[in-house]
Amino acid sequence: MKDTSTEYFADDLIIVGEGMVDAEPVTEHGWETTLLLDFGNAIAAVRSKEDLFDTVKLFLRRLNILRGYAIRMINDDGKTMSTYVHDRTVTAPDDPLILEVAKTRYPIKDGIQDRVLNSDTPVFLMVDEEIAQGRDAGYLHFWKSVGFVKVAGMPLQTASRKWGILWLAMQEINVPLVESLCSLISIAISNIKTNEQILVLKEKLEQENQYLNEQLSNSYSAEIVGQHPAMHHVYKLISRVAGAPSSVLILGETGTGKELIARAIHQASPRNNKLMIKINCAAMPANLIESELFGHEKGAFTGAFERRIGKFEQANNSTLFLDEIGELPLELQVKLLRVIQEREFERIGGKTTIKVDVRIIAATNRNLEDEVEAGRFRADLYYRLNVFPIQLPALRERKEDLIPLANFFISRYSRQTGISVKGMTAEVARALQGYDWPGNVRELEHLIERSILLTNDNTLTAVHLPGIKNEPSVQDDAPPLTMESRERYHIIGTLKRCSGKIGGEGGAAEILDIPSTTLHSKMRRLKITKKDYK
Ligand SMILES: Nc1ncnc2c1ncn2[C@@H]1O[C@H](COP(=O)(O)OP(=O)(O)OP(=O)(O)O)[C@@H](O)[C@H]1O
Repeated sequence: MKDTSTEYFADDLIIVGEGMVDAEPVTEHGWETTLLLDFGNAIAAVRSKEDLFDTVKLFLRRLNILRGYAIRMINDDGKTMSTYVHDRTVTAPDDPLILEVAKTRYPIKDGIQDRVLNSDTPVFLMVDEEIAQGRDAGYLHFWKSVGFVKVAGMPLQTASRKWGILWLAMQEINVPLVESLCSLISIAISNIKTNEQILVLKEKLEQENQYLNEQLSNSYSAEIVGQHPAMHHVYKLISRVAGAPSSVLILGETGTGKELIARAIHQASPRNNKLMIKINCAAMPANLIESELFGHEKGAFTGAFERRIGKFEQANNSTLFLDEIGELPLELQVKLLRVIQEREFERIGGKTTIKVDVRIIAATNRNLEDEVEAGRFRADLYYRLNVFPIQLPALRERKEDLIPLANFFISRYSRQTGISVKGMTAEVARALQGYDWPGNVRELEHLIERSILLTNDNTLTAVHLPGIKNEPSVQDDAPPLTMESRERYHIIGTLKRCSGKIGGEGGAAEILDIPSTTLHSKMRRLKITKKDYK
């Protein structure tokens, strides 16, 4: 028996068709509260339209004598509404009328939907009356065809906006209860929409990321110049090892391209969706490298004001490039060996063991076997790292690559500086071929960069090689380059060629034939800092 006297029901009872089962007696607040609590819990877990459909289906069916329901949402155009979720039990799922209603965008201002949206309380409709008044919306006809006589529409809204309408066809309606359900559904819809936006953004970011990665990997392979058989052998080794997690040891003189090859391996590996992390083992004292590699906890030592995440943690699921591994202090070699073997470590001052999946690529210009023999490098670490060695040839051993490399750098620096240089004279090419290139590709790169800055022509007519007196000459129609900027370029170029060494044998001061104190004061005056030549 239904209890129509109860305060929980509105005066307007909605009678929808015949043959209805009577409502469950609602005599206590308890039933309502339980339903609301259950619904609230279920709705909190709703993340998608499908979840909402399942939850609404489950709970609305617990309402008394429900004939049918639908949620219609305001479309992005702000002018029309479409079915979002609807009761699929009202007709056969392939009923042409329900399919039509489900896909049609009905104008909001049809005298029905706008009426509900502008109301804060449920709006009750007599279907026949609406049709008799000339309202012609397809959904009205659908309601009539399935025998809905009266329906109630409730606005779905959160503080920030109106979302749509919940339509209910039921025999009786408990207004406060349904209003509470509407509030919960509105929150769920707002969450779903936010979630959808996040997913769209995430997908967009992933696509951009993939695009950037492709660009990066293409740019790395496009950046390696070399057709000498020794370089082809290197390419073959890269393609063999890239896909595996094995450690790689890249050997070669300074400036032969060890870092470039490390990046190419990383880019060709499945870890290429994360950045390769690099650490230069020669650049810092032992205690700093330890903290760089493993990180430290706050207060681990004097000056450790904050917790710091080390390179190993940063490189989790990626590649850690240990440059100049031959310079790593012995005490740290033991710790490195442990991480490579056990894939775990602790931050300095930390008690928790951190597990990582890091692929190691190490590089050195030292002969590690000699270092092991001399007791400066641990044999066990050497064997661990030497799983897959790649030896890079010195530039002097692949002279046929010299001119293609020089042309590659000419076009790179011509582009970067905006100084149009197309190539070099035969004389310059001969000079390049005749030189021994102790600084390898890096030395060639710096030489070309400097020569481009000094040239007045669109062809390189002169290069300054150590021991060869053929400074580029300044022509009468030279572009307006001041003495000061010429001097600056010249000093930076020389410093680059000396790998930043200022004084002493082979230093920039010696090559420029001035005392190193003079060079220092010139550098101060011309505001030349390390970042200009390193
Ligand atoms: N085959 C190559 N093609 C194009 N550029 C190259 C090639 N080899 C090296 N380079 C360039 O030469 C410069 C030095 O290369 P890289 O830093 O990789 O050398 P390295 O062997 O790691 O040097 P170091 O031992 O001093 O750390 C970089 O600018 C790099 O791009």
